[in-house]
Amino acid sequence: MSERSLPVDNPFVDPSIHETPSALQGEATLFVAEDASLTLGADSLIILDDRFVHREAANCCGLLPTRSKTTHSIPHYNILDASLDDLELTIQHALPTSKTSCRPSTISYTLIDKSSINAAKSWLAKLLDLAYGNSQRNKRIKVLVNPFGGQGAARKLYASEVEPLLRAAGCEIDAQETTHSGHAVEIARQLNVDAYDVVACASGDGLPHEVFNGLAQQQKPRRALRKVAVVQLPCGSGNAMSINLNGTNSPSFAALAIVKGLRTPLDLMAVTQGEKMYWSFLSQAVGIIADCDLGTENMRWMGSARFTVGILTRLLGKTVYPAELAVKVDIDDKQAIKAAYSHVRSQREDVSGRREWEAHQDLDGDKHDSLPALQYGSVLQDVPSDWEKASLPTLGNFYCGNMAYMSPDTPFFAAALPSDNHIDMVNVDGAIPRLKALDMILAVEQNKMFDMDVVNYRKVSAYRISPKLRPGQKVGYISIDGEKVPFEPFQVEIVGGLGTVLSRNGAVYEFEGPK
Ligand SMILES: Nc1ncnc2c1ncn2[C@@H]1O[C@H](COP(=O)(O)OP(=O)(O)OP(=O)(O)O)[C@@H](O)[C@H]1O
Repeated sequence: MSERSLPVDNPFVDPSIHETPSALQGEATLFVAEDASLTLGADSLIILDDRFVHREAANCCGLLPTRSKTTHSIPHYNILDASLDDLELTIQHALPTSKTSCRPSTISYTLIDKSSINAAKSWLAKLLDLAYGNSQRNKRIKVLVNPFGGQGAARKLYASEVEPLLRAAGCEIDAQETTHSGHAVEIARQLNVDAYDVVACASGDGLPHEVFNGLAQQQKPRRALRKVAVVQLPCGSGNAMSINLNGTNSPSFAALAIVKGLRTPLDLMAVTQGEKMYWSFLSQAVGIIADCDLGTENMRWMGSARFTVGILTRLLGKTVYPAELAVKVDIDDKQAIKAAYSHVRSQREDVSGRREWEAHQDLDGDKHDSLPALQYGSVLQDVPSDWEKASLPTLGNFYCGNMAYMSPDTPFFAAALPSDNHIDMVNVDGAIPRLKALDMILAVEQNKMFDMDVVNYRKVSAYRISPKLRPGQKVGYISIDGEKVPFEPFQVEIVGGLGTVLSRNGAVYEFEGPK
């Protein structure tokens, strides 16, 4: 993905208000020296300091937005922490150093004299209120670093891009490297959920998948999943979680988004396959996507082009992936899906204001301890009689998702919402004309795929798919949250708001939705 919009605006403040809030009039400005003042604006901290004139040359490539030679502003969103130690006032903030990176930076002033200490204390409290809005300060974070994530880059990215920002924000950090596949499941299963607010995965999407599953194996799983927010510090090769929730693939901007993140319920999808049961937070793929993701290992030398080449050769060859499908359909009309999406989006501001409070409610008490019983049982039971059944001998792409972006620039599930209690299901026939198939690839990036007549887009609450090998096919692939699972029938059902994440706006993904 080309780097998405930088989070330099303040998501906590109504953008229609451009004046200093009236409650702060008169108290909004703190004089910190004879020639310097700090003013709380509606969306940023404004620093008026004659000494900036002389410092101009040292202003880190002009990256501090400048109003005049003596005035600088820092978005409240970028303020990490602020403190007063005797007369010494210190403000930590995230300073963008490029479109893809920011680093902590410090501003400090010595107050004129002791008489201004009380005013400074209440001014600092207001600054932190504006900086954090409904977000929790000084989060206690269990960090898990996958040393092999992102082809080995995760460890270095975490140390250089992420940790300094978390520390500058006063977060409590307990970092640990995973030593083997499945280690994050074990850590999350045993985690003392009262000691942490967040589990942050410096990894791709594989570790968050494991953490959700580990929390679901705690003795009080529902409480664990509600208490601890699972987040991603994008350091892997697939970073869909961060792109969707925070609009960025950059580890440092994601760290800032987590510092400022709002607790957001996330639907989880219960998967049963054979005797196994586990949780998926992102996607399930059968057909061309799974085949290109998992069946092109022999083309790894091509790098990221491997996926595109894989898709093109299969589309041009009209490759099909036969399957039997049974679905509990909720909404199958595209206009109705758009209307439902717009409704949630329009309520976004109400919702994001309430989330923090709601998410902390009812953490204790028996009814929140255990996982809800699955409504539709497992793949080993009969398919419920009211599900729609179809035989799909020429299925091309079967893809189900819970988030909009599946990778940078591919908002495959335009109408996906974090907690609407639906799985977004897309299926496309493999026998459609080649030109249409190629159009579809381009349409994904331009957010035009949703409306294409060859694309069957539905909101569903459960389904079962039984994939078959086509004549001559030796190996079949199924991908769940990007990881390979056995090529066997599986059943999925949605469990509304079971998981908790942090997101930038507390209500919807960082995507415009279906056009
Ligand atoms: N120390 C380790 N050694 C080997 N595997 C590990 C280790 N720690 C975690 N893993 C596994 O690595 C897998 C992929 O992790 P992750 O998604 O974080 O990285 P990634 O760079 O996106 O990787 P991939 O491209 O393989 O999906 C996870 O399923 C996890 O089980």
